Amino acid sequence: MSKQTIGFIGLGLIGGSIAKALRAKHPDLTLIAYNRSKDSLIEAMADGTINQAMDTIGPGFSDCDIIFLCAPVSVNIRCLEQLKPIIRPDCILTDVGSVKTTIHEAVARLGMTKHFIGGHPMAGSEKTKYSSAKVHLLENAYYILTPGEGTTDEMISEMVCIVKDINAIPVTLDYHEHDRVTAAISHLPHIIAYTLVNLVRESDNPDGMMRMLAAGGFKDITRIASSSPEMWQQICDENQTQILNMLHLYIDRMTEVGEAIQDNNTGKLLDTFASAKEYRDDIPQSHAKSLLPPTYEVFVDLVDESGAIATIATILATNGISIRNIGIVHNREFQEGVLHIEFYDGESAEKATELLNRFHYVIHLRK
Ligand SMILES: NC(=O)C1=CN([C@@H]2O[C@H](COP(=O)(O)OP(=O)(O)OC[C@H]3O[C@@H](n4cnc5c(N)ncnc54)[C@H](O)[C@@H]3O)[C@@H](O)[C@H]2O)C=CC1
Ligand SMILES: O=C(O)C(=O)Cc1ccc(O)cc1
Repeated sequence: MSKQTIGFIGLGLIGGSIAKALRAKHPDLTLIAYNRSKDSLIEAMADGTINQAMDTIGPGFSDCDIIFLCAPVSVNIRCLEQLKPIIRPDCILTDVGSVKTTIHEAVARLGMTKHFIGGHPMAGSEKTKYSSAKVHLLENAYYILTPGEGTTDEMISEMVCIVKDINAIPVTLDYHEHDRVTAAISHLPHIIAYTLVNLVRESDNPDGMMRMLAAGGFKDITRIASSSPEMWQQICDENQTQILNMLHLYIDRMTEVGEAIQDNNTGKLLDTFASAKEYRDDIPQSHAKSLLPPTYEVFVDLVDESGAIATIATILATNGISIRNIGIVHNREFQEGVLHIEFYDGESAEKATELLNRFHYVIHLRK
């Protein structure tokens, strides 16, 4: 990477994770940050992720080669005005916000297009703050880049390089199309999750029976209702048109399903559920699989006794091998069900295979 000093405005889950990943890849970079709450800055100084904490968005940022805007989307837009008089003529400004059109429009209004390239990592979680940031959070995730009217090829190359450095997968997209796509696959699902949780909250009996019995399906589709209200309020504000389009289409679909249930329309219901199932079953578990070298995973036959998973986890942990993900899988490939263990890198996967072989576990290699 040709850039040496990188600034962050907003050092929470996403800003913190990018900073951690860059620090891990390039120990010599100078990373500086400003954040509304000081806790994040104190933590990031203490763990060595950033070199300097800023009190304001001021002249401290004028040495930056790149500045990442990593606050909630409307805040990112407001920061542009403060940055305009202080940034270097060749500074690249980029953001990680979930909405792209309004920030591109603000950049154009302020005459800053030669500085700006939009960005949006398509990964994260319902967690917030620097304390939840992880060096591997964006690994193998698509990272959308939205070049604007003034974005040069050099700026795109620089950002592609940075995205690859944090082990994410760069994809470029027109910013209007970005907002239409994310309204459907991210913004509407969050609104559905929030409103569904509220519906259950309001419908529950005084003993909280719904809350107590809420099981896998409900939890699967409402995990994201634990996301930051401030962040999602701003996303709705900034992507109003596209979200409303998708929301109205969705309300139409819900009305149709309601009518099919009312009319005992078996055919319509079966078609609705079957077409959704077919599309959903076809979405790869990890998008990255088709584009990247294989993920670092091992499949192990599980002995049918209590504590079997804990035993394997302990063997790996005591040998200093970190597990990224662990769980039993049942699919056509492994009819009987096996333990799937995912690691952060190839070296860990190899070490784990060797170790588990030594303990006489049967390891399956994926064909
Ligand atoms: N949470 C997620 O999974 C993803 C979020 N994003 C985008 O990333 C951005 C940041 O989100 P997260 O890191 O998840 O949220 P977060 O809440 O963890 O971090 C946001 C940070 O911005 C700081 N902040 C808020 N207002 C500020 C202000 N006025 N000045 C300076 N700092 C301020 C907060 O103190 C916090 O540290 C948002 O624009 C969001 O749309 C993008 C991809 C995934
Ligand atoms: O937690 C999840 O599953 C998410 O969907 C995280 C997320 C939130 C906002 C984004 O713009 C992108 C990803």
